Amino acid sequence: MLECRNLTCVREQRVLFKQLNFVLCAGEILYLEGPNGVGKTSLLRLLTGLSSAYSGDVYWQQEKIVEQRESYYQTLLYLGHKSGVKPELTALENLQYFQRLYSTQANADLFEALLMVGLVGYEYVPAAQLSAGQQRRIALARMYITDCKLWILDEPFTSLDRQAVKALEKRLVEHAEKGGLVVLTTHHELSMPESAYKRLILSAPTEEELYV
Ligand SMILES: Nc1ncnc2c1ncn2[C@@H]1O[C@H](COP(=O)(O)OP(=O)(O)OP(=O)(O)O)[C@@H](O)[C@H]1O
Repeated sequence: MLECRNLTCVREQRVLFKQLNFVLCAGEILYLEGPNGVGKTSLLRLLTGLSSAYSGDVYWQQEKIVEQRESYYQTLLYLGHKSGVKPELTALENLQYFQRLYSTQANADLFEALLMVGLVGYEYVPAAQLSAGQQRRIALARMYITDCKLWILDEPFTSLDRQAVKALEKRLVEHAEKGGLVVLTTHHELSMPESAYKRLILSAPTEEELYV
């Protein structure tokens, strides 16, 4: 279970959001919505522990993430704006690199993962020579080999064509059906049934809430 308790985020003395609370249980997808600059990426970074809240805490399995960083990171797959793909490595080498650094399925089949994201024929091509969408697909192939329970995804659909978006949505639902948790932000309207996810809409603070 992932939980935010009274989370307040301040950047450059401006409040982005105040006293935010939510709970996400096993098997749930949270779709974080809001206009540009409202604080979606900032919230995701708080959930990953990459940045700190002004006040409030993030809990994983009832314990503050700051008090269990090592085990939390073993359970977390984070895909940020920058996909973390190494341009000098091939598609396959990128997955091998990921496999060495992070928690992956014991029988992970890297070729199968590349097949699932439509990169057959590009296994041995350096990422630098691939298109933006293909590089994004390398990053997304991690979702087919990871055994992390919690996925935090910042704009995962960026640069993807319609078919890849559909496949990715299907993957998110499969993960949730197996008891995984997903938090994602996107400006793309999800096509999965509304019953498949929860929405959290971030809105700009009022005039009185703007400063701490
Ligand atoms: N490290 C930082 N230092 C100063 N300001 C920051 C920092 N990170 C974010 N901000 C500011 O916080 C606000 C929210 O940024 P954030 O990236 O969280 O928005 P967002 O909702 O994800 O936007 P978008 O939809 O455009 O991706 C912006 O005004 C941004 O300039």
